[in-house]
Amino acid sequence: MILAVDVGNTRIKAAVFEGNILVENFVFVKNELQKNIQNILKNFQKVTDLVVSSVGDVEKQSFLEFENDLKVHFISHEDPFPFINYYATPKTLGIDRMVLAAGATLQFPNQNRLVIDAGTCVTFDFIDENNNYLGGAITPGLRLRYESLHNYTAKLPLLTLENPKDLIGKSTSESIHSGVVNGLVYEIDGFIDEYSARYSNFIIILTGGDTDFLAKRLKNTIFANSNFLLESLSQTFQYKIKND
Ligand SMILES: Nc1ncnc2c1ncn2[C@@H]1O[C@H](COP(=O)(O)OP(=O)(O)O)[C@@H](O)[C@H]1O
Ligand SMILES: CC(C)(COP(=O)(O)O)[C@@H](O)C(=O)NCCC(=O)O
Ligand SMILES: [K+]
Repeated sequence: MILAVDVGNTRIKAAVFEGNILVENFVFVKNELQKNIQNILKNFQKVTDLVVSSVGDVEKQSFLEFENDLKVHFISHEDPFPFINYYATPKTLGIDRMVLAAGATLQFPNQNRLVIDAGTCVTFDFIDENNNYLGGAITPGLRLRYESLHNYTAKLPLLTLENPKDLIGKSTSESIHSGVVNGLVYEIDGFIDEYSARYSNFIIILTGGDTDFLAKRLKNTIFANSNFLLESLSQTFQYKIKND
């Protein structure tokens, strides 16, 4: 069994895998990392490997503490990946985006793939049918949009995610909800439309903390799976073992 851990900029997501099957998953905050991992390992004593992908600021040492009990692996740019990386700055490409691209390449062979990860940031990653990773886009995520409106103005309140009543906001809060939610939805649909103009056929995978909220609001058909990064992490690790 492996324990896959994805450290994002907002939260830590983890899942126990038996082969390719996700047995159980967990979400927690950074300062509860060790306690949560300890608990998971107590409940799943057959875990032999801890596989970490991190873009957040968690110390490696927090994971290395578990080295006496199991093998600890940090997925890095030096690992083998199942695509050719055409990013101009491959060393600065987020390891989460590389893992997502690996998962998309392995799970959906021989087709163009667009992965959208709606987390702290919303990232777009495109891998063509010949397994060329071409790049994508980075834009603020839903919560970040609400927070930036509040943090960088004098008058705007900090609101939490809510379904906009209408396109036309009739108050400050309705305007913010319409701007943030409708804005991101139109943005994602707009990106998908532009990709469609360039590529006739591609699968779209939506993942991240805002998957469920966004999935039902997009006009385009997407494959929504909030565990896609963790599943991809487990597959990236298996690919690494086979190809290292
Ligand atoms: N309990 C929660 N705490 C924080 N964000 C949440 C929570 N539930 C849903 N979200 C949404 O998840 C998004 C962050 O997604 P997540 O996948 O956790 O990010 P990251 O991978 O960057 O850590 C936020 O935009 C927020 O709207
Ligand atoms: C863009 C990101 C901040 C997204 O992080 P997340 O929203 O998943 O927490 C992360 O992938 C990252 O730090 N990327 C480095 C820059 C790049 O990918 O080019
Ligand atoms: K993201």
